[in-house]
Amino acid sequence: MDTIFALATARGKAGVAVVRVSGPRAFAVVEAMCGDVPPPRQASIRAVRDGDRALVDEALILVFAEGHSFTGEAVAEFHLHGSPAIVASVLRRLGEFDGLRLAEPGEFTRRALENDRLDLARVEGLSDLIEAETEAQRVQAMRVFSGALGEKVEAWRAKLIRASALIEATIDFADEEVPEDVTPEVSALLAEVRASLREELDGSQVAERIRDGFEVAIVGATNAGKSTLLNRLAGRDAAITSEVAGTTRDVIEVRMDLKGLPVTVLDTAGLRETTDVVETLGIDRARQRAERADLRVFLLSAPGEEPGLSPQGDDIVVVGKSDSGVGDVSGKTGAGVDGLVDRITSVLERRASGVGVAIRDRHRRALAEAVAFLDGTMAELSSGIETADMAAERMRLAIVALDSLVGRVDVEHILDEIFANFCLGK
Ligand SMILES: Nc1nc2c(c(=O)[nH]1)N(C=O)[C@@H](CNc1ccc(C(=O)N[C@@H](CCC(=O)O)C(=O)O)cc1)CN2
Ligand SMILES: Nc1nc2c(ncn2[C@@H]2O[C@H](COP(=O)(O)OP(=O)(O)OP(=O)(O)O)[C@@H](O)[C@H]2O)c(=O)[nH]1
Repeated sequence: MDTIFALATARGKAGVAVVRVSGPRAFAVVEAMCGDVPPPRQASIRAVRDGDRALVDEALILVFAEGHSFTGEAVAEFHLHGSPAIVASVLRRLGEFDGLRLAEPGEFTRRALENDRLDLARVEGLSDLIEAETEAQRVQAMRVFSGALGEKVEAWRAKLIRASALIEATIDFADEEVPEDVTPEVSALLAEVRASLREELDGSQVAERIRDGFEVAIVGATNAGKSTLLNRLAGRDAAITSEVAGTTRDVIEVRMDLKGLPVTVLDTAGLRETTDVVETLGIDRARQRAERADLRVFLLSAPGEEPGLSPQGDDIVVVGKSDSGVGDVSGKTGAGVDGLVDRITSVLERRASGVGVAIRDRHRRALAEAVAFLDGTMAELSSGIETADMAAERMRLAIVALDSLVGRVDVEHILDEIFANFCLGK
């Protein structure tokens, strides 16, 4: 096994930079560069020297013994002064050792997975955690990284294994005395798990929104002040504004953090009848994007104006340019904009509640597959004892689908567990 190394902190100048080394040669490298290996888990100041014994840095060295580190391998960390030259020098020196090479992206985490320090879902949570830019994204990723999906899978599989065992018992006793009818208990277990899976599936749409951002479209007539409002929300000049009606032609997207929620606000072409070909294309696109968005903010020039697209559900309707007449908001002065942000975020927060731990398409597919196999199980069960083995097989496939969520894929130990937990007494 190669020993891998990489800069663990961001590139560039910084107070401190951490270079991480993981693998069998990690301690030997510290010994060669620092003279000795400090006690594990105890940050220790050492002179770091290059191949000619010249001083590279005075650094904090932190080592973790094999089996007691993030990757599960022996790990050494060099907490260096955050100078690009020091980092370059240490990386160059590390590359000179036999058996050492630069890590590939994600390779430390891959080793943690291979060494069973993390399951697949936790790895996904970790990746989202590092990507998280807003508070809602951090909270969601942290839930998954903490192993919440793995815990759910455990609970589901325990119930399904109990149900499997009951069905297996029915099969085994089928030609002997009439077995106790286990169908009601099996059905109850299946229904419980199915409902819980459905709940997760329902929440997964929103979870994906939290990951990728909600879309909020500003729509309204030309010159209503949509671009000005977008710029006010973004806190910068993202869109061109002008007194010329029909200024915005294409859809302008600005990602922002609205009270912890990741939101992409869309500024769209003003809706009006026009003979301008390019503007007409822009208006078509505006309608399409606005209809697909999670929420629309209709910005009217005057109360009662027909915006040329119908507000639906939670859509917000406000009158603009409140500084120069009757209105709710002014993109120009910022009046009413905090209130508008509150209205937007309260709608999105309401939708974001009830989100579970299935946060990726992969999770959704696995859950949907499991639901389908459970439905198959129920169908086989309802056609009687003759198809009990078919039912058991469907249920095994449902468990395999759920196990794929955490990366557990072999079937043998499912059988082991059935026999460990359920004595058939035969
Ligand atoms: N300097 C530094 N900070 C870091 C990390 C790191 O690798 N290095 N992490 C990296 O992502 C995170 C912390 N994650 C870690 C997870 C497990 C272990 C670890 O050594 N686990 C051992 C020992 C547990 C114990 O005895 O307390 C184990 O699980 O056996 C270390 C860091 C965030 N901060
Ligand atoms: N008094 C006042 N004028 C505003 C306000 N918002 C925008 N305006 C002005 O109204 C004109 C149109 O503003 P835009 O933000 O470009 O309007 P738009 O809705 O994006 O327009 P289109 O791109 O044509 O659809 C500009 O002259 C702005 O300066 C406001 O809150 N108050």
